[in-house]
Amino acid sequence: MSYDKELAAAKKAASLAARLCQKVQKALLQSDVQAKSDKSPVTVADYGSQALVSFVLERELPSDSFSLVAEEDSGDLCKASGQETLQRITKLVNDTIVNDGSFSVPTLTMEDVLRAIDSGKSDGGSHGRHWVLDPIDGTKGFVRGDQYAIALALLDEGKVVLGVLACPNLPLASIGSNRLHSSHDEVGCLFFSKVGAGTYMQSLDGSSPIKVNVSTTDNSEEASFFESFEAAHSSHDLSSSIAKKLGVKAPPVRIDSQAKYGALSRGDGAIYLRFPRKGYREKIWDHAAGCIVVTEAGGVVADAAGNPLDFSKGKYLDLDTGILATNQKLMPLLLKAVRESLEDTPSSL
Ligand SMILES: Nc1ncnc2c1ncn2[C@@H]1O[C@H](COP(=O)(O)OS(=O)(=O)O)[C@@H](OP(=O)(O)O)[C@H]1O
Ligand SMILES: [Mg+2]
Ligand SMILES: [Mg+2]
Ligand SMILES: [Mg+2]
Repeated sequence: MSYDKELAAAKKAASLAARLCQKVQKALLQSDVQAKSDKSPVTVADYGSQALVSFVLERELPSDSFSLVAEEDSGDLCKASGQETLQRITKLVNDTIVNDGSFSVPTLTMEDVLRAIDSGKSDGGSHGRHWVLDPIDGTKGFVRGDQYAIALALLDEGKVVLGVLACPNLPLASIGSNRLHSSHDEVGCLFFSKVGAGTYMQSLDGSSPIKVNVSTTDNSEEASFFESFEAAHSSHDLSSSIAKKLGVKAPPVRIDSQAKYGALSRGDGAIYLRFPRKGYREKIWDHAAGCIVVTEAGGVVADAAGNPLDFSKGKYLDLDTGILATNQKLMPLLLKAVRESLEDTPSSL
C-alpha cells in the first residue's frame, strides 16, 4: 500500500488548518477561550481546524467509509450560547477555503461546519482505516502564543501508517538546548512520514522537503531532552531525576505539543520524556502523528516498560506509566534510568 494520495491529502488538510490557526492566534483575545466541561481551553481555532481537516479529507478522498477520531465535538457549539462562536468559525473556515482557491464549493453553512466537526466522532479500533486528529495540540501553548501543532495520522488495521505534524511556530532551524533563538528565525514546519518511507520536513510556506533523522548520539551525557511546558501534564521532577541518572548536562527543553516529536525527529535533542499523573489516560490523537514522525526518522517510542504504543484500542492508549522517545542506542539506557527513578520515588506521579 503506498498511501500517496492519503499523504498528499493529509498535508493539504494540516497546512490549511495551520493557516486558519495562525490567523486566529494573531488575533487571539480572551473572549476566544470557551470553558469546556473538562475545563481545558478550547478556541474558535480548535473547531475551525477540525472542520477544515475533515472537509479537506472528505473532498480529496471520497469514500463511503470515512472515519475520523478527533478531539473536539460540536456539543458546546449547538447550545444557544455557542451560536456566535459557530458563526465566527464558519466565516473563518470559508475564508480559508476561498483564500486557498483550489476548491470549487459553495459557501459552507453553519450546519455543514457542525457536520464536518462531528464527523470526527469515530471510536477508531483495530479494523479498517481511521484518521486520527488533534486539531490543535498544545491548546495552552496556542493561547499563550507559544508552540502548538495540528496533528493528523492515519491508522490502517490498528497501525499508524502515515502522520503529518504542522507546527506553525516552530523555527525551521534547530531549537536544541545549546542554541540561542533569535526573533529573525524563520518559523513554520510541516513534518510528514509514511510507513517505511522516512520522515521529511518542509516549511509551511512550501519549500522542498528535506529528509530528517533523529540524533545518533550514544552518549547520554550529551543528550538533551524535551518535556511538556506544563508541569501538570508531565512530572518535571521525575524527568529531572532520570536526566541526573543519565548524566544529562543540558537543561530540559520545555515546549508545548507534539512539536516535541517534530523537534526530536530532526535531532534537535535526543530524548522526549512524558510522565502524566497517575490515572491520566493518554489519547491516541496526542501521539499518533508524533509517534510515526519519530519512528520513521529512526527513533523509538515506547511506554515506561519498553512496550511500543498500541493505537488499535480505540480512543485511549493503554500504557505503563509514561511515554519515552529516543534513538535506538539510548533506549536501553533510558529504560534502565526510568525504572530506577520510579523505584527510588514510587510516589512521584
Ligand atoms: N493532566 C494531563 N496530563 C497529561 N496530559 C494532559 C493532561 N491534561 C491534558 N493533557 C494533554 O496534553 C496535551 C498537550 O501536550 P503537552 O503536554 O505535550 O504540551 S504542554 O506542554 O502541556 O502544552 C493536551 O492536548 P490538547 O488538549 O490538544 O492541547 C492534552 O490532551
Ligand atoms: Mg484538549
Ligand atoms: Mg492534544
Ligand atoms: Mg487539542
